[in-house]
Amino acid sequence: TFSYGTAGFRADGSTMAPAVCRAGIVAALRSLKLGGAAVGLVITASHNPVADNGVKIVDADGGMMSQAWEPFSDALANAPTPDALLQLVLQFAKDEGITLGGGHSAQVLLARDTRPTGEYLLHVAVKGISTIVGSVALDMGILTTPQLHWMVRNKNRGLKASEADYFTQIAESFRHLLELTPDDKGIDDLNEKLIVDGANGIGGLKLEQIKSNLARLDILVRNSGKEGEGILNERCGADFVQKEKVLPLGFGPNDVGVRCASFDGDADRLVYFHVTSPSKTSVDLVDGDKILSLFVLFIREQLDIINGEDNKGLLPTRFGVVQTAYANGASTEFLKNLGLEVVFTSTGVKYLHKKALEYDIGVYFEANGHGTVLFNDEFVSRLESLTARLSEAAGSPQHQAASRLVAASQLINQAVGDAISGMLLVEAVLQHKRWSFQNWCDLYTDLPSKQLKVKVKDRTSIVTTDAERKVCQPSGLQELIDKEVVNYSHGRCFVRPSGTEDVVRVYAEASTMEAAESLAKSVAQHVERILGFC
Ligand SMILES: CC(=O)N[C@H]1[C@@H](OP(=O)(O)O)O[C@H](CO)[C@@H](O)[C@@H]1O
Ligand SMILES: [Mg+2]
Repeated sequence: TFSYGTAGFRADGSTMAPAVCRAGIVAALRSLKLGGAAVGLVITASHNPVADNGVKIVDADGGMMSQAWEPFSDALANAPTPDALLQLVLQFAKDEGITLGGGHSAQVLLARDTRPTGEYLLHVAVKGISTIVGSVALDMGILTTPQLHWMVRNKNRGLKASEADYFTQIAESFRHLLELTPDDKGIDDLNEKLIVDGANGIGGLKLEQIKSNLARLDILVRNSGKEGEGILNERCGADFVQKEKVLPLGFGPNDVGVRCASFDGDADRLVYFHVTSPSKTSVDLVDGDKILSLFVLFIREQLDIINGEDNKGLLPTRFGVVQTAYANGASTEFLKNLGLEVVFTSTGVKYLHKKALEYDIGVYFEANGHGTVLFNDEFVSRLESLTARLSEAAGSPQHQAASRLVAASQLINQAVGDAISGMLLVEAVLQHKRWSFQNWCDLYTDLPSKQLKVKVKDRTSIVTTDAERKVCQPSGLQELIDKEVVNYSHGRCFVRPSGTEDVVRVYAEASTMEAAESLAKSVAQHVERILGFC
């Protein structure tokens, strides 16, 4: 049974064809529903093993497909016979007021990552799309997931939308941000060297293409995705580094002291790390929460310059931060101590992104490194006209701060989290602040945390509430978790069914690693006992 889950359908690549074909049908119908606007379809299984594959649909605004269409997508993917499938399509088209074979023609942009099953599945998706009369499928090639999201968004806004345009936009806005680095902070003494773990996926290949155009950065790509360098996501990549907190393959004692970044297989996640000592494989990790915190400090600084600390100046701004229950408790405390509005959503970018859109500037990140900074359209108009007004006083602190925000809004992907453009914003902010990796790391100390996966008979029997921080079913489980948590200093623990794997995830946090592990283990045992281990 396929379920659209946290980020589309995923399974062993060799079993994905039916779901991919049907996702093609959904994508074409979605485009028709939106008056023929371009929608996207990406073939990827992100950080999952190379044998897996998946498919997800990008909505016309460049974000995730409307959640309202997920039940139909599930039903279609699981339709048992061709006739049942046809009936579902006809009924759904009728319910949604979609005219088949009439007025508009559907337009679907496709892309895939580097997985071996990708090319075949892309053809299958095209077949699905072409079942809807008059639809057009445009293969954009092998891309990072965020590149395709960016293209769909730009195309529907009548903006330049090719891959070359994407590269030009991020390289130029990055250069512009660096030019706006305050002079009074002296000449650049930040280490220009950056080593990037490309997870043997598409992100490394794209970075190789663009790196020579990136000012003031000396980038070395490892696990680059080139033939023979290694296996996609195997002991490398952002998910591996963030979860295991050890060096990815290809990194070692010679890298001590160098700033390192890691992408996941489709380059929509980003984490940073440092090799701690020549004799150890452990890393100092900067995860999504700390990337978020760095961005927040940078944006706050610019807003304070423009508005004064009471936010009553030239550009009153609703500034918000969105996290999930997986955010380290120390990061949330840090952000709240800055006086920021921090809100929580369920796991999955589709929830975080939607919430972040409610602000003038909304920053969201999952701890695993997926996130971005969203600048609301109306706010960008106000910001641009302010920048134009202030240009008579070009070079004034306020003009510079406003220009930095404009450049940041052009650099960081407005459609979805993007490892490449996110990394460039990190690099620009570190330059701006003249911060070493260590300064960044020392912002706050993460509480030790542990994640476990529990295989159970039916993970969907767990129902959660309060942004997944509390279990409401099966009854009694939350009380057992609460009883465990009170035994631990700084203890926090929650469980939820994964939306991408057939497991229940257990997350625990406490003041020591041993305590976090013990809390996670005790709660995992309760889950196994109540739900039935399998
Ligand atoms: C704990 C964790 O990292 N969960 C990930 C994972 O979702 P699950 O629903 O937990 O399987 O994959 C999602 C898609 O990549 C990502 O958005 C999410 O953060
Ligand atoms: Mg990914």
